[in-house]
Amino acid sequence: MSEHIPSILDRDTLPELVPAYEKTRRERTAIDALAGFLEGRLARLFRPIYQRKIRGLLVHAEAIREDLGSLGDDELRAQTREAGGVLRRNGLSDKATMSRFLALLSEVSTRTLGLTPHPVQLEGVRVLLDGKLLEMATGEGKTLVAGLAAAAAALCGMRVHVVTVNDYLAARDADYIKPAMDFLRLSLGVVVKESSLARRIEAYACPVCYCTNNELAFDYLKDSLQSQAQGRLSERVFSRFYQKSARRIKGLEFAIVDEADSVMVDEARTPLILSEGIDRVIDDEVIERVMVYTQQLEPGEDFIVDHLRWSVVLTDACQQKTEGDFAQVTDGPLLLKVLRQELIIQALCAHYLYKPNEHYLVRDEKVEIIDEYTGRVMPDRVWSAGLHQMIEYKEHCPLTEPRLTVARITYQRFFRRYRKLAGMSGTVAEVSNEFWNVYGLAVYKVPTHKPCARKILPGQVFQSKTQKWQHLVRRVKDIHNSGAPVLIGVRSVAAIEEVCESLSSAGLHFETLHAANDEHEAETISKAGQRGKITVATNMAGRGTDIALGPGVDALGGLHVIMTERHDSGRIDRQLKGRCARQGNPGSFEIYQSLEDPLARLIKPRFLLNIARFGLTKNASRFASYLLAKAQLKLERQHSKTRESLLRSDHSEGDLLAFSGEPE
Ligand SMILES: Nc1ncnc2c1ncn2[C@@H]1O[C@H](COP(=O)(O)OP(=O)(O)OP(=O)(O)O)[C@@H](O)[C@H]1O
Repeated sequence: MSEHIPSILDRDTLPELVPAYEKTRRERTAIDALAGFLEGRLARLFRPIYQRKIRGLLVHAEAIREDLGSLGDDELRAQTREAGGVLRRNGLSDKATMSRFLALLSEVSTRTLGLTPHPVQLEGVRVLLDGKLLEMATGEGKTLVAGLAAAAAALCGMRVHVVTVNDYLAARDADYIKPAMDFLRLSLGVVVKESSLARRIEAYACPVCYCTNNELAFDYLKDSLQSQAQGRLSERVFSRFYQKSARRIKGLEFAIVDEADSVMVDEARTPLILSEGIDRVIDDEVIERVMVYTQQLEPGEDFIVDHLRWSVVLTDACQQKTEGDFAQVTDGPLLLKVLRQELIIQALCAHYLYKPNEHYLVRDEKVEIIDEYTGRVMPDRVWSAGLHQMIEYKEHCPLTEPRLTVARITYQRFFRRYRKLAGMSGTVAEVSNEFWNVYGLAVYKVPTHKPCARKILPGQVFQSKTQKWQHLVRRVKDIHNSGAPVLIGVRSVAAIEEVCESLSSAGLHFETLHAANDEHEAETISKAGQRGKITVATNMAGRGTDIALGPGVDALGGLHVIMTERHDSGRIDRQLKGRCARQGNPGSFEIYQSLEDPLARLIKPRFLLNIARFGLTKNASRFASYLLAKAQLKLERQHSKTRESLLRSDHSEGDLLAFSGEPE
């Protein structure tokens, strides 16, 4: 069984191809938006009352904590477990027990991890236990908050899944909190890609399990598929075929989603598809024929590449032309007009939209997808509906076999199945409405523990990439000479190569971190904050990575982050910004862009023509920076629409494709 990323051929990512469906979407959007708006207003109205309640609780907790130092370890453990038991019986609104419980947890953290949670962190723990979305600035210690909240919930009798974006973070965060869990005698499970079935079953059965969103949702899909099969087959036949595959997940009780915006918003654009067996319709011959045919089509004349919607639109003339060109076909998918045109669009996407080292890597004659949000390779994930094979054909790799879809779910539907759901992120402001409308999660923002000392330097826009790289090298040289470490954030592996070439030719030494060399990730990150270090990284270094400053770096102004291009989503840019000036440390940030960056494709050509003619003056550069920010906003809105329509189609096709039963 393998896991698929749907291609643009999948109906839900291309709503414009389905006009009737579009109409339903618009009708429902108005009603939903109104309901969501009213609910959201009500939640906002009660926020100050909730805030007062929680802060009062913390004052009590702080007072209690001072007396806990004299408790022996056994006594501390017994009292913490007992307080959890009382809350389980009385509910989380028992104020006196809750204050004591938070104070006890804080003491456990001090003794086992050497970290005394700041008041804002305890506030965060309480907010998570209430099933809300916690907005806490980058670097403020969310890992500790999630760990303590998970321990607290487990002591209150809930089975908790702490969900994070990648295997590295799942394993690292579980390791981080393990001493506290061991102290409280709570078993801790970790599920990563390599985990065997037996390990998964064991880990999910633990009171607290750290896992990635991907593994969790696919395990859930596999369980659901299995329980469907169980429903269809007689007990005897079922046990013969499925005896080795016991159910993995014991129930969806409480999920705490770290980097919630990435998991529940960004990744929600892509439904998860489980596939099995071979799709015999789109065979190698069809792939070859369509790929060769589309090579002779002319951009602009036969088709238009739409970067905003990430699709290709065939012109009327081209549609007529294909009729004639394929008139001789007597069987197969190319016989049917609709399927033929979709395959042609797919092939054009393979040729013109998907780029090596940006969207995928070619390694050992295999095409591996790069996750655009995390910058990581997603091994074993493939695009569906023949797109993967088309890209393999384009890259001269042996063609793999297209698979048939057997089950599908979106993150929106999956996470809503939990009895209780909470999340955390440093960057949720722009998507707070979406969280409320889709997941019913209200956002609660906590202040920073210490004032933020980040310096934002004025950015610059250049006419060409070459100018941008030249300026970058000059700037990096200056900072490097001062001794401060620099982190250069780039968007793709392809861009890393360009930066590296420029830095190398200037005689600068640097480390790189990207999808193709992620095995050294921990080592690279651990050195990135040392004196004189230069690190070039894709957005792999953007989330969850804590870059510790080396000795003496504080006095040099801390870590300096340079972003070399805007991402499609502003939140990802802010994550990169959040690598510097953490926990009250010094640090600075600046951004360099060029009018050859992918986002510039969304700027009106007239402006670009004028710039080409008259050059980029200081004022024009400022205006270009504004236009690039606006283009990013436009893309964000487009992605939000895609997610909205995906959720709707998921509802309408739910009975057919996704599974509604819980694997219990
Ligand atoms: N109460 C505390 N006292 C001292 N140090 C702390 C405390 N809480 C967390 N830290 C430290 O702060 C650093 C940042 O923590 P962490 O990586 O959890 O932040 P984060 O909010 O998850 O950041 P990001 O949003 O970038 O993922 C870590 O080195 C962590 O050990």
